[in-house]
Amino acid sequence: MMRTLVLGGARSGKSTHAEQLVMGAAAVDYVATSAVNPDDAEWVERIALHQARRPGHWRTLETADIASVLRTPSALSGEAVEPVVLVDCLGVWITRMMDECGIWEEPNSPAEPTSPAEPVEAPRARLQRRIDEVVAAVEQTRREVVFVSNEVGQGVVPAHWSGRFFRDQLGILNTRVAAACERVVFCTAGIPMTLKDAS
Ligand SMILES: Nc1nc2c(ncn2[C@@H]2O[C@H](COP(=O)(O)OP(=O)(O)OP(=O)(O)O)[C@@H](O)[C@H]2O)c(=O)[nH]1
Repeated sequence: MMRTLVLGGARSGKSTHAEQLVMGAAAVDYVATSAVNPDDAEWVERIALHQARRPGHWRTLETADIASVLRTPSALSGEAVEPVVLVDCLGVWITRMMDECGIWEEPNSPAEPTSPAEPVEAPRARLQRRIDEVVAAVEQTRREVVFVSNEVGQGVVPAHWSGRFFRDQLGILNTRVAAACERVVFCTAGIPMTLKDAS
């Protein structure tokens, strides 16, 4: 059993590298965490290109429920061969969770939580629970898995509160997932660099 995290910026080659890592596997469950907005033609086209380059025997699971996939060996497939899981990607997953948890309002004072009745606190707690659930599943999974995630936060500090919140949450999630993974790779300009190899 081997867990790998592949990090990188936009168009860094991280998805391609992750796909190469599992290319030899007899079965692959590709977990697409992005919700498709049919009105966003550019995103739809990106996804179509991804789908076209994937080998025909890979199965695509369109789901944000990463924890269930990691906790369910073979149950989804019923196949004799345990599929390797490829999760693409944690950055998009966090964005989707922020939407689903209703995190879009700037709190009055992020440093000083207001009363539990304040609407902003419940969404944050919900998001935290989902993040903790995924991290626990990563730590406990028996499946071979490759995670793709975005490395953000090396540019300017985002002007908007939600951008800074996203950046911080993803940085923390990447750190926690990296700690649980046997291997961590960072891609830049199409070049993968091994940051950790405890396999
Ligand atoms: N819903 C859905 N999303 C998909 C599918 N295939 C790929 N994606 C998404 O496509 C996104 C990655 O696409 P890109 O933006 O082209 O990759 P990138 O990370 O910018 O580029 P690289 O760093 O070079 O990999 C991920 O969020 C995937 O979840 C699919 O079949 N369905």
